[in-house]
Amino acid sequence: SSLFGGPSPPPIEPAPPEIKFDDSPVDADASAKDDPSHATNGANGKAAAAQTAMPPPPVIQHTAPEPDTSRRSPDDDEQTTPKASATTLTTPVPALALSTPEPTPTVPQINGRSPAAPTPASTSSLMPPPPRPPTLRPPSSGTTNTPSLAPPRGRPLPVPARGQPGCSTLAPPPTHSSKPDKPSRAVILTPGHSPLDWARLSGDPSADLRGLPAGSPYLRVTPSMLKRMTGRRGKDAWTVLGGRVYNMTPYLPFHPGGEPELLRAAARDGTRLFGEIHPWVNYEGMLAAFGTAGGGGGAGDMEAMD
Ligand code: HEM
Repeated sequence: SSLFGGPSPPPIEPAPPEIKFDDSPVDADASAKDDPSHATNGANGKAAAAQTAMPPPPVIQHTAPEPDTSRRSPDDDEQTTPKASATTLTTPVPALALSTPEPTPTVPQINGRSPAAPTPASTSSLMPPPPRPPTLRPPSSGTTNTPSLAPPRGRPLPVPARGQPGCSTLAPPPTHSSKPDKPSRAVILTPGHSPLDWARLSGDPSADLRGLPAGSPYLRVTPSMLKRMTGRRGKDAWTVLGGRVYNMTPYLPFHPGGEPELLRAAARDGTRLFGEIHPWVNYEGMLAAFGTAGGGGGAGDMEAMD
């Protein structure tokens, strides 16, 4: 009762007017019987639908019922509605149907029932805002309400035994923790020649660091050729590491041990020297990009015989 106010009972009545329209459909039924093809024309189709369901013709209801409700609401007479409706349909249909939204001030009952949306005042009075849900409270005081985030109170969760001696997973094994205790022989590299700079340079595929014409294949290096590549007097510095010849010349300013140290292995097999000082250094990875054509970064394979 609070929603519809005093005139609430009338809205229930408008349903009977639908039954009234059934009388008019009877005429439509006759026309529909005349027209066997109901699906071809829209109007005929509507008439056919009215045939199948005599009491509630849907299409006719839209046009007619609104005027009926306008009249019915003031009358509020249920018993008279069924028979008198046929006459009421014809007269009021055009005028009242078009003006249904406008007469809202004159006839409040109609407005409240069918087009309740257009009048905000009526809606506000009918539909008060819902109460704010209590669950939206800030979680500051809700510590008791959020037990899932807190650790369980009873038993402590099983924790891996990290605090025990010898079980630390963060520290590396003692055998791999540091380099051998030897005095550093590293030199101060000139700007732009850091290991990172070398990695950037050697990673550039456009750089041909072999000192050979671009696209040239690997060389078969003889011992006599190797001996001439001392890195002095304008010659390149070649060395042999693991049976392969590498042109160390581009790497000279990048060598952390210094150029003189690196040149100790020039023009000869440097495998033993290299292994004595830094066996952990991956020379293949560092020198592989010396050149593009043929790859490998070296001058070529070492020829066993001259
Ligand atoms: C072309 C091959 C070589 C490459 C790619 C190379 C690369 C390196 C690298 C990366 C380091 C730094 C290592 C580190 O800090 O842990 C280094 C240091 C060093 N290299 Fe080489 N090296 C080469 C050949 C040689 C040769 C043949 C010698 C000796 C004759 C040598 C002597 C040294 C020395 C003395 C250090 C300084 C070690 C230190 O930090 O105390 N290197 N080299």
